[in-house]
Amino acid sequence: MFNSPQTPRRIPRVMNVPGTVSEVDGFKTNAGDFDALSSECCGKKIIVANFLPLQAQKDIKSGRWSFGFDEDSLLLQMKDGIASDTDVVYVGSLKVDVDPSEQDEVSGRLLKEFNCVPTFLPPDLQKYFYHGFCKQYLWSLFHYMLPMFPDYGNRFDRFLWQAYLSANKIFADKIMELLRQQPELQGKVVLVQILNPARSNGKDVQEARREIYQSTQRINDVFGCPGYEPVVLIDGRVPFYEKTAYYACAECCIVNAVRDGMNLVPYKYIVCRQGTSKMDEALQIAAGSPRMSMLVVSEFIGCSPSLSGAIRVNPWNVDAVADALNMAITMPDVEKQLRHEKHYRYVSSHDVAYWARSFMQDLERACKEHYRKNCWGFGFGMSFRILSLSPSFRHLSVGDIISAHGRTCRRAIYLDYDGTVVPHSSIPKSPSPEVILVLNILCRDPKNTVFIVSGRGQNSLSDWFAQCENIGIAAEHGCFIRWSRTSEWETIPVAADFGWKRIAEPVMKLYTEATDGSYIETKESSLVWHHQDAYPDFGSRQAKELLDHLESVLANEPVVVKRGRQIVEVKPQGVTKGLVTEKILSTMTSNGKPPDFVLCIGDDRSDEDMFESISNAAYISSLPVPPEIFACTVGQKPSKARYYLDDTIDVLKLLKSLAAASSSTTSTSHTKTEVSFESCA
Ligand SMILES: O=P(O)(O)OC[C@H]1O[C@H](O[C@H]2O[C@H](CO)[C@@H](O)[C@H](O)[C@H]2O)[C@H](O)[C@@H](O)[C@@H]1O
Repeated sequence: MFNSPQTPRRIPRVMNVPGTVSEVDGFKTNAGDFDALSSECCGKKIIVANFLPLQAQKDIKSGRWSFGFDEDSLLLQMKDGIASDTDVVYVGSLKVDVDPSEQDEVSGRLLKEFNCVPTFLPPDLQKYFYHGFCKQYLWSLFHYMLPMFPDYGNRFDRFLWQAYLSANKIFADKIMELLRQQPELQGKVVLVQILNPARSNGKDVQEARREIYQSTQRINDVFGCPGYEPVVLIDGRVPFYEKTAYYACAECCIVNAVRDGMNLVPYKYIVCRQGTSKMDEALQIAAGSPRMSMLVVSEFIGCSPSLSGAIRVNPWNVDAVADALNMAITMPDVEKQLRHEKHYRYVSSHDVAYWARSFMQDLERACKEHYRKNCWGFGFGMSFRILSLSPSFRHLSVGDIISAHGRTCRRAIYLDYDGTVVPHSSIPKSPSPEVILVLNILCRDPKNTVFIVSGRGQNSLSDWFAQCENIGIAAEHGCFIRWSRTSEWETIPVAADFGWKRIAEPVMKLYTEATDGSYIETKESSLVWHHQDAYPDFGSRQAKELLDHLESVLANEPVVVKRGRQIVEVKPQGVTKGLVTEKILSTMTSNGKPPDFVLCIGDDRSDEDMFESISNAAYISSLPVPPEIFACTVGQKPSKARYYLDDTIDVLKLLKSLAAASSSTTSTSHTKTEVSFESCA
């Protein structure tokens, strides 16, 4: 609002009184931090006041400023009460206005000559902050009076309050600069900033260059002295041999781009620091002497993951970068050597040829399978996808299934519900009369054991299949199993403690609030978050995030978090549709009816467990005769199933043929059944 200088720094620590360090802005402090700060502060005292104890005058003719201590200032006299070996620094404003173009130079002089750090509040800000908020509000309140407002606004003037905050922020920033830009390094550290020629010449490039020049000037004015420039700017192309020399000399290299592909500067730096015998000779380094290097790299650059000895920083966090540089410079030599060895080992063993070799291997591995698969491209633009499927993946033909039906007499048939016997798009979720009829015919054949295996709850499924007396139902992914309408529900033994719901539900609620159209379904053994009605892309993104979130908060609970079609579901560990097929198989076997035909149809991820389980060698070898197995997914997509059917219509067609085959082998109802199909079609 006052165009006051903004600083990108957050204030990480605020020291109140000795022994108390408050935590601000999410930064935790520990004893080590405090020790470091307090020992640093023992030799330095910062006195902060509205005005510096200085007198200032500008010579009108020469335009030169002259400064001197204001001997009458109490602040100055305070110094007499402080131990003489203490470095006393003053922070405050000057009583005169200094043009912004002169402020850097004046700052440099005042710090060097008077140990003073000027705050340079813009004149308006000074007026509103001091004469406005301090005098009108604070002064009255501290004198047990209600604020009086002859010149300024109402009982509370937000504008003045903001001026007060802005002014305090400027003071706080100055203090933090002192607490943090390590005076012992002054005169010893030089930053060589190489500006490689930009590949374009836009306005932004010019602005960035101007800013770099200004910052360099400011830093050098404040911290430089004759013969010492803390920042050396090299603007333009630097020949290879010269760059090699810079890298070889630099004790630390910083590459803190906010993003890049594969910047090789850190690798080159490591190699140069290792040197060669020729370089050793030129630099008069004894052969075999230990090498050291220190890297500070942005966590967002391509080579960052490979440099495990580097100090990684977030380049947007100016404080972290400053700390990292200080750490790099002051680290003990032994550690610098160890880090260098680590880096050099990596760089020298992972050269370009190594990269090319490993890339070729990956490429071959990835393509190996492709040659054995059939590929289809579908979709357009960003939705374009390539689907690669094994050539043995084929449509389940009615002919195949009918001939297998004829050869077998103990058939296990597992059918998923949503997306298999009922289309996902169906508004009534109940099965059509035609489905009920087909299933009833299949169930009537004593050679068939038919199960609906679904993620849906017991109540919905038993209502929907109330007219199917002999159908088996596995509800909630098999947590509850019933062999026929009249038999009792069996429960798969899972952990009885559903305490995890108290953890999962609030998390799901958060995502429900944030995702319009989503909702939570509570089942007996599980919780489901649905996003079918949410905005499609957003819903899917939220689902991915929710899955991660739930997996981390439920890591120690006896549950699994799974994605299904437009859902994220939390269910007890060990409950899968695959387990259902195993359980039914073992019951059939112990009842003297080991299956010789297994048909399993499903469309969703949870159905993959069934496909895996029935195709499993252990499953097959546990049976006296290897069964004919038909694992079939709905829709052409990567699957563990060997067969596919196109959609629910195709599924029903196949089931009808199977039912017709079954009814033809069961004596009485043949004609009646065929008539019924036609009337329902
Ligand atoms: O195993 P299934 O028979 O395929 O059942 C799986 C899930 O079915 C239900 O969700 C599905 O239908 C919802 C509409 O009714 C739809 O919004 C969702 O996208 C589908 O996945 C059921 O609500 C879930 O509990 C089942 O796990």
